[in-house]
Amino acid sequence: MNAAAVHLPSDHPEVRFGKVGVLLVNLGTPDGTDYKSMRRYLAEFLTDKRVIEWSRLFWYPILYGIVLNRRPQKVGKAYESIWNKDLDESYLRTYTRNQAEILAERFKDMTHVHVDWAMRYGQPAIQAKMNEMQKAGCEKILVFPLYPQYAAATTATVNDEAFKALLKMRWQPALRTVPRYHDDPVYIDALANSIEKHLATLDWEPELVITSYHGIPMSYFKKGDPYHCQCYKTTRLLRDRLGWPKEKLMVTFQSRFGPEEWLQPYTDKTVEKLAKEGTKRIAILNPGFVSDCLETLEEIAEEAGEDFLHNGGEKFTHIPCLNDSEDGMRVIEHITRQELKGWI
Ligand SMILES: C=CC1=C(C)c2cc3[nH]c(cc4nc(cc5[nH]c(cc1n2)c(C)c5CCC(=O)O)C(CCC(=O)O)=C4C)c(C)c3C=C
Ligand SMILES: [Fe+2]
Ligand SMILES: [Fe+2]
Repeated sequence: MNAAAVHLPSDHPEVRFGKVGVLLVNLGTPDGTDYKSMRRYLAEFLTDKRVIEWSRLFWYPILYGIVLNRRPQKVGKAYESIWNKDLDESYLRTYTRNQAEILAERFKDMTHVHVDWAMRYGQPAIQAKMNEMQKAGCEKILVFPLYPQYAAATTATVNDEAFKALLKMRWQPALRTVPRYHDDPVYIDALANSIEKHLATLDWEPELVITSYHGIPMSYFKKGDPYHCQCYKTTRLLRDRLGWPKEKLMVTFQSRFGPEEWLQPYTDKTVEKLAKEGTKRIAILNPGFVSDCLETLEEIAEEAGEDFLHNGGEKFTHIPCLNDSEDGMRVIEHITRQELKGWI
């Protein structure tokens, strides 16, 4: 039957439908390590109210007067030391793209499932990817913020941005967001495997292993952010899975920013104290980071390692994040399938 016969206008627009989108989202990354790229990235990041909760009246003069003049240069240098030179991009970008490509391959039999990736800050932007998915016919979209432990500064800001994209859409897709998965047995098992595999490559054994999580200001915790408890639970379950005593696996918090008190114990201070008090061999892993990035490769693998050795430690190793490894992809695929139930 032609359009005229059912009284459809002959210029009826093409509207695609019937697909399900999966959007993996990580934090973000600058386009380059130069001053301009770093400044653009940090400006977008540090004007996010979910990240810096201070009043704009107080924060913007500090941000535009001091932070954005000095920090881009300093952080740009740090990025240079961990840049993926082969692809001229950060590893966070490389791993996030790889994760999406591998996940897409695992859904290749379901041709109606469309997998893609985005960054909360920088490119590719969440809103652009959501628009692309909607135009491609995704009536349902699962947004997957790649953070095992929920924090308003990370998970919520990704979700905010995804929901913002719907504001301008005529035919809005249904939206689901992946919740925290800090205690998921597949995630805990993948972390345990990564530790066991890494330690088996060493000719020494650490006296203790530190699980170092990105910190948040104490004030965010006091307002009810569940992040702290979820970090501790991940480590407790990991310890149970490994069959280790309490003292062998500890929790610390890294990457403080600004003058406020953040969650304690601090990673840098703990590493220094351990070395000074006579601990000779440690390992650090970052269970809260799905992919290696500045905060794991530079702050932990480079800086914390140097601090430990400089203060009397003898052996240090950084256990890589799950990244696009088989263990890591098992977690991403498992969580995706679990959250897509009823949709595929
Ligand atoms: C008040 C500021 C910040 C909060 C709160 C915060 C929470 C938070 N961040 C991550 C994960 C990452 N953060 C990364 C870099 C980074 N974080 C902040 C500030 C806060 N983070 C800044 C200013 C920066 C940029 C670098 C710097 O200037 O020091 C990254 C790395 C990104 C990369 O490209 O490599 C990640 C990942 C979590 C999980 C979290 C709360 C739980
Ligand atoms: Fe951060
Ligand atoms: Fe807690």
